[in-house]
Amino acid sequence: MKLLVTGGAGYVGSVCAQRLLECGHTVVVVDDLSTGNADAVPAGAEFVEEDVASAAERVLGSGDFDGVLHFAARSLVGESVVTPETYWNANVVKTLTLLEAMRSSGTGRLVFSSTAATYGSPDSVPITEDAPTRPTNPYGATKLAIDHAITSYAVAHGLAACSLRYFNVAGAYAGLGENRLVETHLIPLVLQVAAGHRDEISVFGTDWPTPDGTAVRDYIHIHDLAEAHILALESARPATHRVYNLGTGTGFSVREVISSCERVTGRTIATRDAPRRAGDPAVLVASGARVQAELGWRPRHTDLDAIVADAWTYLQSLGARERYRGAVRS
Ligand SMILES: NC(=O)c1ccc[n+]([C@@H]2O[C@H](COP(=O)([O-])OP(=O)(O)OC[C@H]3O[C@@H](n4cnc5c(N)ncnc54)[C@H](O)[C@@H]3O)[C@@H](O)[C@H]2O)c1
Ligand SMILES: O=c1ccn([C@@H]2O[C@H](COP(=O)(O)OP(=O)(O)O[C@H]3O[C@H](CO)[C@H](O)[C@H](O)[C@H]3O)[C@@H](O)[C@H]2O)c(=O)[nH]1
Repeated sequence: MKLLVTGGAGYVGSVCAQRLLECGHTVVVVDDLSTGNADAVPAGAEFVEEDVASAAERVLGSGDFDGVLHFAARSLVGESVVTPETYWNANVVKTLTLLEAMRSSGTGRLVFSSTAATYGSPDSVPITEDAPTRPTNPYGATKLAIDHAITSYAVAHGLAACSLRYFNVAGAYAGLGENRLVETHLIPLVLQVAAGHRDEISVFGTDWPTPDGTAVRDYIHIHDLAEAHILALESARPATHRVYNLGTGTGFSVREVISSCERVTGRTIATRDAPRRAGDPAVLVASGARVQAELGWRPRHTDLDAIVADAWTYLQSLGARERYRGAVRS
């Protein structure tokens, strides 16, 4: 297939673009590099450095694209609480522009990066796709709004669409991983402490209703996530919008993640107990029942230490290649 990958210079988009190329697809990446890195765009992909909203109509206008994988977004929960207007514009308005460009060009397939944040604080775990969607922050609300828009495009205009609700993505693949200028995600931050780039890791909340008092998340390996995108793309059916949760079904607490990072790196990691972070739920763990039944997908990388080890190898390779973008000892 000929595919547009928006956000293909970012963490998830670059790995998915790489896997799509390995599967023989033709890939055009559109990315404005607002958070991504030009050198993460896989060799073999055509790269258009531009905002998705301004590029969509022109790029798709040739009419010979089979589908879009839409990763481009703002995705920091805390930032979305402080500047929601940025999130409604960047995520919702620009995605509506993309959907219109798909409609006018007759581009039929869409795989969309949705999120566990659409569910908010769940009543029970593991979370199924039928769980109530009550986002606790504007980021989750914008992603949920797009999910609703996609459903109506599928019904009215025949779009073949799939929303993938990722839980916490981690690890690296093919020399591609998390390398953000502003990093907020737990595993890369903890590993930056291990690498000596930061002094300590803050533990946001030690009084959650969990076994050790710290928040629990479901960490999914980026390679497993990319495989789910390929299955979702290939199985998309016209006039149908499917929604799948993507996780491993197992949760790990913040302290368990830090312990894993200590085992993998062989280094002691300094921690500091801190207040809860605004917008955070206590526990997010995915049910994989639907995606396994309908797409035949199941995670293959379920060992947390192995996921962390891939992220650690990647971080060390950045140092060697002097490509590391994060803060040092901040
Ligand atoms: N990383 C996770 O754990 C996680 C979890 C759930 C959902 N997601 C979703 O997955 C997607 C990718 O996340 P990521 O972690 O790779 O983030 P990222 O910031 O690494 O990648 C996003 C990419 O999109 C680009 N971009 C942003 N706005 C753009 C615009 N208007 N036009 C063109 N390019 C634009 C950025 O430059 C960047 O390269 C996002 O939609 C995010 O909401 C991520
Ligand atoms: O310095 C830190 C950073 C994070 N955490 C904690 O570690 C856990 C994981 O935090 P991340 O920031 O790594 O990930 P989130 O769970 O907040 O969010 C991720 O998963 C969500 C869905 O579950 C969204 O999709 C979002 O885009 C994605 O970043 C949370 O309890 C958070 O409070 C800390 O204790 N200290």
